[in-house]
Amino acid sequence: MTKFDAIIVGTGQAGPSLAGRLTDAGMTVAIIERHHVGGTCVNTGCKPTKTLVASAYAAHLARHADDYGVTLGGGTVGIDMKKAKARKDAVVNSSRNGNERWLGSMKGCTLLRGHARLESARSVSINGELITADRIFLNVGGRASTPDLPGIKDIEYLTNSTILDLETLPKHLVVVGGSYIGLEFAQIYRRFGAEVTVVEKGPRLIGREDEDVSATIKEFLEAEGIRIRLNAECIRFAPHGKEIAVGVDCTTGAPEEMGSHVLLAMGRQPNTDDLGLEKAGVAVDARGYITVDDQLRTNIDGIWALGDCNGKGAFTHTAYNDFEIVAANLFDNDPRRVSDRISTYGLFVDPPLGRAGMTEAEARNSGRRVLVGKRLMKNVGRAVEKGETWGFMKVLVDADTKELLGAAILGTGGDEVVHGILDVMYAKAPYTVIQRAMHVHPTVSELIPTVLGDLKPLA
Ligand SMILES: Cc1cc2nc3c(=O)[nH]c(=O)nc-3n(C[C@H](O)[C@H](O)[C@H](O)COP(=O)(O)OP(=O)(O)OC[C@H]3O[C@@H](n4cnc5c(N)ncnc54)[C@H](O)[C@@H]3O)c2cc1C
Ligand SMILES: NC(=O)c1ccc[n+]([C@@H]2O[C@H](COP(=O)([O-])OP(=O)(O)OC[C@H]3O[C@@H](n4cnc5c(N)ncnc54)[C@H](O)[C@@H]3O)[C@@H](O)[C@H]2O)c1
Repeated sequence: MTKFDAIIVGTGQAGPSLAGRLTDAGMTVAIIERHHVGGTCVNTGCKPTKTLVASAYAAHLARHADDYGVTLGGGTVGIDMKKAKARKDAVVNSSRNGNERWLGSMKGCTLLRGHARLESARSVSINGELITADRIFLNVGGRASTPDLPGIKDIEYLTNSTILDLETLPKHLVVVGGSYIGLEFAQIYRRFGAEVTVVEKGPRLIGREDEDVSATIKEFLEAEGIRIRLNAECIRFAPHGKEIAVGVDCTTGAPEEMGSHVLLAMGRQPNTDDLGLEKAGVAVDARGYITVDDQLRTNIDGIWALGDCNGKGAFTHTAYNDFEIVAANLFDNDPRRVSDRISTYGLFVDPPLGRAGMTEAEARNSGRRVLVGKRLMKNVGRAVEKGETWGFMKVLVDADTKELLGAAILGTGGDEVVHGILDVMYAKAPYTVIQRAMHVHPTVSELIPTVLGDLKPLA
């Protein structure tokens, strides 16, 4: 039995940084990984998808080259899937290797490869060995949910992980789930040249967003030729020659979609079912997420849970922020909390969505007097110049306190532009600070003061 000062399970977005702080403080740390170092974001999430989004964008621009007065010598635009995959693999491998080198450079850090299971509140088994520590940090992340739908065992389906191995273009990709993961892949593969159908059981795409966001994204995805089936719950699968029949329960349209490939993008589940949590007495909620307090302590003294597995966030930046919160409380005498953070994220379809704070629905339900400013991207000079005019900018403020409540920037550069608003929200400054700021011309951000100068009561 080997004793360490700390054990970290998982090398995702919190674990390695935490290992850095713990070893800097002179502690011995065992960090355990059963698959690839770097976890979901590096290997099967953000990095590979955003690299493919870039290839898809290049294909899209090339197809529209003529609109910009650019000639491509008469050839048709095609995609070399092997090359696009190789580019993606190079980005992923460089990041994964960088993470491995970083862990290897930490004095006092031991990277152990294998599946970890808690045996008690102070011990973990790995490859038949038992290791112990007084502090255990769980950073085990999550994986794609693959519900036991009828026929699912009879077909080969793809998830966000396995679709990344494709080296040939699917003829017709049926994406089950019209939310963050499904829509990013749908647009990537459509731009690569595949026929794409999205089957979404809800009445609109990305149901957590405002209706205008869902409607505009639907419009521009359909304009690219993606078929979207709403109110269409996927209920069964069956092999059909070389194709796969996807049975849908819907009020309109055909009861079946016939695809060459099926991607399941129906949500995620935490990797907590085979972690031995019950042996240590660590509590989970009804969906298997580890229950934590505002500073990420579990119900068991000496055990923390960080990242996707605690259900407090589902993004790389929330996992990393979890590391910052735990480190600040352990080492810096700084009582940082999860409740200090403002919700923010992107959806990397093109044009992207940048979100901060409340949605319009949340602002309406907050009981405040809310003002809203909105401007279509076709009225933003920079968007017109780039020929990328889909979308809008929407900002919500409190009429009484002048606080910025939230923003949805759906349009070219929206994923970057939203940070100007987010930072002022963190500064707790009134919206008038941005309204009076002089911004660079010509940018998308320069129109945010204009939006704030034209606020109206939220209907
Ligand atoms: C397709 C896709 C695209 C995404 N795009 C974005 C994006 O653009 N922006 C964004 O912010 N977020 C994005 N996300 C979400 C983001 O990837 C996750 O929120 C983030 O990776 C969570 O980090 P984590 O540290 O909690 O866990 P993970 O990164 O999942 O790491 C957990 C690690 O623990 C290991 N592990 C689990 N159980 C054990 C065990 N018992 N023993 C040993 N090791 C174990 C796993 O192998 C894994 O390596 C995306 C996700 C997906 C699926
Ligand atoms: N840009 C980003 O930051 C990014 C990108 C991808 C994923 N992620 C993270 O991953 C998480 C999971 O994403 P996701 O898109 O898989 O899950 P999700 O939970 O956001 O969406 C799942 C979708 O599948 C639909 N669905 C469920 N069952 C269905 C059925 N039987 N038939 C048809 N539709 C069905 C749901 O109605 C929902 O719209 C996100 O919450 C996000 O945090 C982030």
